[in-house]
Amino acid sequence: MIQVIELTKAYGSTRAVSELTFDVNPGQVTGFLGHNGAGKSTTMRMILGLHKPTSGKALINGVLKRDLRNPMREVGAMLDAAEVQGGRSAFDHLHALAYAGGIERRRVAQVLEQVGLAGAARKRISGFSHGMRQRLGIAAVLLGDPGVIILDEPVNGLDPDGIRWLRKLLRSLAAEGRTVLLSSHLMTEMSLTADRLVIIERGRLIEDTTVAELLARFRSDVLVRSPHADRLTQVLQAAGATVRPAEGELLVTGLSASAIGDLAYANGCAVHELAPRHASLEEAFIEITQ
Ligand SMILES: Nc1ncnc2c1ncn2[C@@H]1O[C@H](COP(=O)(O)OP(=O)(O)OP(=O)(O)O)[C@@H](O)[C@H]1O
Repeated sequence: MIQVIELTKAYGSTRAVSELTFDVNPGQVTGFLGHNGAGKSTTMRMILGLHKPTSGKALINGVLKRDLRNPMREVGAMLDAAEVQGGRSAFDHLHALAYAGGIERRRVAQVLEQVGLAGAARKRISGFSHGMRQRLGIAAVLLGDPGVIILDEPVNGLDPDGIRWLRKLLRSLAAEGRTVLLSSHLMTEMSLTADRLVIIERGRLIEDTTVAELLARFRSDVLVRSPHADRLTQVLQAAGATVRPAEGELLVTGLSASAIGDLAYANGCAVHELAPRHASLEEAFIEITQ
C-alpha cells in the first residue's frame, strides 16, 4: 500500500503540494485526479523518492522508497513514457532494466507478451509510435512483478483501443491484489477505470471518495417546469429544498421528484415537466474543484 502523510513541497513561495494525506489501498485502482498544475506529478515523484518533500512523508509498504529491500519487485512506476528513446530494441531495453534490477531474463518475454509487444520485441524503439512507447513503459513497470504500481497520466496519447486495453490491464492488476495509483486530469476516463478517487486542487486534498459515492452525490437535482414557478418555489423552499431558477425552469435539490410532484399538487401548482437530472462526472469535477 501507499501512505501519503502530511506531504508538502514548496518551490520558493509556491506550495506545489500542501499537507496532503491519503492512503492508496491494495486490491483497488485509485485515481489521482486534478487539473493541470494541481500537484499530481510532484506528489508521485515524492512517493517515489525522486523529489525531497519540504515536510511530511510518503511510504510504500510502510517504508520510504529508498528503504525498500527489492525496489523493482515492490514498486513499478511510469512517469513519462516519452523519455524512453534510443536505437535499442524493445527486448534489449527491457533486458538491460531486468539485469540492473536483478530480475530473471525470462520476465522480458513475459511482459512483452502481456503488453501486446511480442511481435515488436526486436524492433528499434526509435521507430515506435507513442502508443507503443506507452506499452513499453508499462512492460518496464511490470518487469519485477511489483505489488505497487504508479502511473502518471498513462492514458495520454493512447488511441481508444489502447485506452480500453490499459483499463482492462489495470483492473486485472488490482483484482490480483495489487495497489494501483494512476493520475489523470480526465474525470470521465478515470471514473471508468478507478474504484476510488483522490482529487487535489492547488496541492490540497479536496476529495477522497469512491466513484459510486461521487456519482450518487451529484444525482440529486430535479428539473421542474411549471407555469406557477414563483408559488412553487416558495412551497419547495418552505419544505427545505434549494431552488435555483434556470432559463424558465427550476433546478431543485433536497427533495425527490415524487415529493416535489405531491407538494405541487397539494398547493394547486401545475407541473409540465418533472425530471431527475444526472450530472455528469465532468460537471461534478468542475463543481468540486471550483
Ligand atoms: N521544479 C519546479 N520549480 C518550480 N515550480 C514547480 C516545479 N515543479 C512543479 N512546479 C509547480 O508546482 C505545481 C504542481 O505541478 P505538478 O507538475 O506537480 O502538477 P500536475 O498536477 O502533475 O500537473 P500536470 O498534469 O500539468 O503535470 C505547478 O504550479 C508547477 O508549476
